[in-house]
Amino acid sequence: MERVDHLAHERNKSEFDVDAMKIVWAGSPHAFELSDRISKLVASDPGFRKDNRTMLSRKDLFKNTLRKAAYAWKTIVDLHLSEEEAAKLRFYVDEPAYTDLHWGMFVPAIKGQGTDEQQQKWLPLAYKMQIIGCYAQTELGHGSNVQGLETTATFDPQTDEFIIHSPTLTSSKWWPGGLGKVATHAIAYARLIVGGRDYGVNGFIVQLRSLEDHSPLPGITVGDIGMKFGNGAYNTMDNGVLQFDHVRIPRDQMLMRVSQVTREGKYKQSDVPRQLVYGTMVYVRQTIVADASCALSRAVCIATRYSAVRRQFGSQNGGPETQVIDYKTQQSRLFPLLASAYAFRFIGEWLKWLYTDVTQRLQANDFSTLPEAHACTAGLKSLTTTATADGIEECRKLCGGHGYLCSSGLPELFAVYVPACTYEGDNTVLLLQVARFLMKTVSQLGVKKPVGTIGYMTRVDHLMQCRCGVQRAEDWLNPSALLEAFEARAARMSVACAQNLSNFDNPEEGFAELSADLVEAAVAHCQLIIVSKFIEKLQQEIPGKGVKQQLEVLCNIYTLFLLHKHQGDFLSTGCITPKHASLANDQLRSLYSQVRPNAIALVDAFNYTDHFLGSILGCYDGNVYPKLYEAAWEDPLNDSVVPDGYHQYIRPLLKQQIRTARL
Ligand SMILES: CCCCCCCCCCCCCCCCCCCCCCCC(=O)SCCNC(=O)CCNC(=O)[C@H](O)C(C)(C)COP(=O)(O)OP(=O)(O)OC[C@H]1O[C@@H](n2cnc3c(N)ncnc32)[C@H](O)[C@@H]1OP(=O)(O)O
Ligand SMILES: Cc1cc2nc3c(=O)[nH]c(=O)nc-3n(C[C@H](O)[C@H](O)[C@H](O)COP(=O)(O)OP(=O)(O)OC[C@H]3O[C@@H](n4cnc5c(N)ncnc54)[C@H](O)[C@@H]3O)c2cc1C
Repeated sequence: MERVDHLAHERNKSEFDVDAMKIVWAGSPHAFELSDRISKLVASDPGFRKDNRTMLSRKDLFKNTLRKAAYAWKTIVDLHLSEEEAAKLRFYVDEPAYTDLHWGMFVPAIKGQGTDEQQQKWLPLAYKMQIIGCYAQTELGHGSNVQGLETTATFDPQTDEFIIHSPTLTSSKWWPGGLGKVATHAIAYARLIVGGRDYGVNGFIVQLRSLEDHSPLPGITVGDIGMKFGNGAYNTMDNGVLQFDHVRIPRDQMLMRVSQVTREGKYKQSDVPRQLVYGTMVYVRQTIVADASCALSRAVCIATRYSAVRRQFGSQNGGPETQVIDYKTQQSRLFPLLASAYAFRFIGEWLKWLYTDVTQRLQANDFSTLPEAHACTAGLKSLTTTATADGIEECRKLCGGHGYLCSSGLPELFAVYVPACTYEGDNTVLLLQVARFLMKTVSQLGVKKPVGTIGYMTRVDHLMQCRCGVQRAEDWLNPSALLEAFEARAARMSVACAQNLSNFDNPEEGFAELSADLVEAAVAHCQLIIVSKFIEKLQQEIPGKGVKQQLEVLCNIYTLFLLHKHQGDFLSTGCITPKHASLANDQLRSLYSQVRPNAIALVDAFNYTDHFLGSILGCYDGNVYPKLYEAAWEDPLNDSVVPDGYHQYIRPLLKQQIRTARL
């Protein structure tokens, strides 16, 4: 049967070269080719089917995930996939699994915190998956406060071992992914106790399960922590609980790059900063930022395609009704999310660059950029995951009632994504880290020159008193006007917090009292980073007919949308006047009209297969209604016309003798 493209008329309207945009989105022609090839490989392989996930019981779901992970690994080995290709395969398989923690945290923790000898011993085993690792940091009683962890690792000089112990219920490890049912090993974070002295938290490699029969080793109690939010969703992951009862491990299983314990029981600190113990978190936060654009773009692709298919009201003379995408309200909710997806894509690319740069510096013992890298990864992780989780939910609402069906793909996408606001650092806690960095920067102005993303603070005197020069709505398209408004807002909010803090005798008390304002200042700073990196991206040459123009429109939408949403900040700090805010809004409306004919092509540029999208509402050909209708009949509830339980619960009700006269 010939396939009809119900969105063809939309695709014909587009004013730019979609294939060129696909390459911009992917990052390079090489990245595009690789991503395209692997996505098709996964989509065409029935072994990676995922449309039944929300219907399965937890046990069946989990077993199916184990099968898929093993099949993925076999595919990787059989096809000799490179690391880059394997990572893409994992991405398109689209199912959280223990392998994420093995590759995404266990391996990086050994690389970042292990000595050369430790890496040589453990990495080959991990690379071949002859051991499977997890990252066991969080406990029942403490997650955010890493210094508050209670698990102990006490050095026994007699046997040259550490004794790993959970002294209280609250010290039970709680949450680590892959721990519950799969991991054979963990990087367990514990307080290092040597000679009766507590040297703070450090990582230890601990074997948990037998490599022969998978049973827990003596002294280990381990299991899954139970069902989580949503059907399917993150329940493919075995987040676990773990207690240690005086478990002994050899001394050389303490990760010793940052600090060491000698055979004689002497504690030694390396030249590297202690904060490198937190290095794995910096790495993962960076990957989470890169992932945000994937999750958001996916939801936006579904909502945009469906908004072009869906019609409500407005029929003239019996003609077709209005496509809901043509309603200005729909546009003002949807297009900023489309723009955010692109903005997050580029900030993810930039952050990857920053992370690579700081890693190279650390290897050369240059630790100068570590505080900025920590602030950027923490702040951008917080900002992008909050906006993405909110954005997915908004996309669900943009799809009306059908968005609530699992077959829209949006409920599961939200349920899988929303814990990103909590894991790898609660988003508020992370913004407070950014705020500390900002307050430190302000307090050192005149002593230490701010550089990098905080470089705008060198012009703080100007930014504290500059006035917005916008006179007409089009003036808001000038990148300098936009940048200056965002810089002035961020600088003024930070300086105001610093001034308020100086009124407190005890700085920590002041920080706690002003923490809500500090979080807002941190948000302003992080939004500035995203805006400035988007603008920088557009200063590069970007090939392809109309591609750069579309990106300029999206950059302006992203920036003016933020200005509109946070106009309270801009107005109260005196960066703009109500007139400027009103002109920004006029300009935003005009930008929505410009993006409208290109909307479908802009989401096509993500190059997502129908398999990956997993959404009837977002299918490429827009043939939504027949597919929804067919899918309904496939629900197990429709296996029989009369439901199970009819004879037990419905029939007696219908046949009951009503004895009460009044009834
Ligand atoms: C299908 C199968 C396919 C198969 C194979 C395929 C293979 C292919 C590859 C696949 C790849 C897969 C990739 C997947 C990616 C991974 C997915 C992960 C999924 C999510 C898992 C989630 C895991 C977790 O959640 S782990 C636990 C995370 N926990 C936290 O984040 C805790 C948050 N708390 C903290 O970070 C800290 O405690 C903090 C910062 C809040 C406070 O710490 P502390 O009290 O010690 O600090 P302060 O006193 O405030 O500060 C001291 C000082 O240190 C600075 N600082 C703090 N943190 C850092 C840091 N991280 N780095 C640098 N510096 C730091 C801080 O700024 C202070 O500095 P000063 O200068 O002294 O002010
Ligand atoms: C799906 C999932 C997977 C996970 N995977 C892993 C894993 O593999 N390994 C692992 O070790 N951990 C894992 N975690 C744990 C995760 O890292 C922690 O849950 C996270 O760091 C948040 O810590 P918490 O739970 O202690 O939150 P809490 O800190 O208890 O947060 C509760 C509330 O208190 C607020 N709050 C806390 N401290 C402050 C403060 N100083 N100032 C102001 N407000 C504050 C927070 O903003 C939040 O609103 C996972 C968690 C989830 C949900």
